[in-house]
Amino acid sequence: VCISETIPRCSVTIISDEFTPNTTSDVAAGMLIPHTYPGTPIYQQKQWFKETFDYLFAINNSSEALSAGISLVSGWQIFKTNSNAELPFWSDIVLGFRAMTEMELKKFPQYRFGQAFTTLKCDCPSYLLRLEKRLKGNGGEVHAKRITNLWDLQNDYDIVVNCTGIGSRELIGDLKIYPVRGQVLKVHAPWLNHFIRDPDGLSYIYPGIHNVTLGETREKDSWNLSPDPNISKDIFDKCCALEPSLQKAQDIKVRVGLRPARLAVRLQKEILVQGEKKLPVVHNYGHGSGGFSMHWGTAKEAARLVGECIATLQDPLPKAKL
Ligand SMILES: Cc1cc2nc3c(=O)[nH]c(=O)nc-3n(C[C@H](O)[C@H](O)[C@H](O)COP(=O)(O)OP(=O)(O)OC[C@H]3O[C@@H](n4cnc5c(N)ncnc54)[C@H](O)[C@@H]3O)c2cc1C
Ligand SMILES: O=C(O)CCC(=O)C(=O)O
Repeated sequence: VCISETIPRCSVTIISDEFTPNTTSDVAAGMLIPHTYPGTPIYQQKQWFKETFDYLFAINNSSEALSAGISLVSGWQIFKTNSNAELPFWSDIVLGFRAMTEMELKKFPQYRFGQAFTTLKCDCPSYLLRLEKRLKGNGGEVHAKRITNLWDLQNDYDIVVNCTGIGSRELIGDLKIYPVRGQVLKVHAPWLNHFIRDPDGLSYIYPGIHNVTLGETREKDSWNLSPDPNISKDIFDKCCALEPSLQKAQDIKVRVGLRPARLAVRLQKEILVQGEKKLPVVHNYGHGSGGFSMHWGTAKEAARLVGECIATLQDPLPKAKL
């Protein structure tokens, strides 16, 4: 969508073996709370987050907020000791970031310290559908197909943009990307409107427009997409301990996704060469636990790299095909 809007002379085709509601992005809680990529400079992460936050905040302030699934949500990040509660790099981008008051902390008797703020949340399937509609509205095409070799695209497209997430491990053999399995529950509890996040206890409660996401697990190198009932019970019990009214939650659904983890997001141009043939590729994958938090910022950078590829195509076509 970002490429089709910033470089209108490109024709864009999305090729993917799975679409919403069957992607990792559909499982995500969709909270704009970044995780740090140790291999990406902080100033860069801050810029991607700010661009994403500003973009979604504008949607939230429009009549499209509901259909796009974008809501503002206020709440608390809580800690049992002060020692892990550093000021995050994104504290001046979310709204009203501050230490919790003693009165607020009374809601969580086991916790000593906390941070209160307001951020944005995506209802991911609604948001993904909106993106697909916008792409098609801009003349883009969507094809369902598994790609096993990027060279298979060379005859039909001038530039390939690789956004295959964890699929990049197999597709391009990037062994630096690995799965971090996450199991969450999506429940109906419409009376909840504050989020609660205990990062050390791996628990979160994230109310959105259509459901509340309860989490979480982080299992490095696990490719298992089957839900584990014991984990579901553990998540539910931990979340009820934080928010006892959840005992009355209904319509509990379990979802599992594989976070595409990497030391750094790979946002880079690469020119593949096979004899006389060249294939410009722009990689944009490895967003780990922060794909929603960073998506628009990283998309803007990918679109800029596509612009550079177009400029270096030997015989620029009147309309480049991606
Ligand atoms: C439980 C959980 C909770 C999360 N919560 C949050 C959150 O609150 N906030 C946040 O910012 N992030 C969150 N994340 C992280 C976020 O979900 C990911 O960073 C994001 O979804 C990655 O998006 P992606 O488009 O790179 O990958 P995907 O959503 O996996 O999309 C990749 C696409 O590429 C396709 N594909 C892959 N390989 C091929 C191939 N060979 N041929 C054709 N198509 C292919 C796939 O079918 C898929 O459609 C969460 C993740 C999990 C698992
Ligand atoms: O970490 C969070 O609190 C947001 C959810 C998330 O990013 C995840 O589960 O990967």
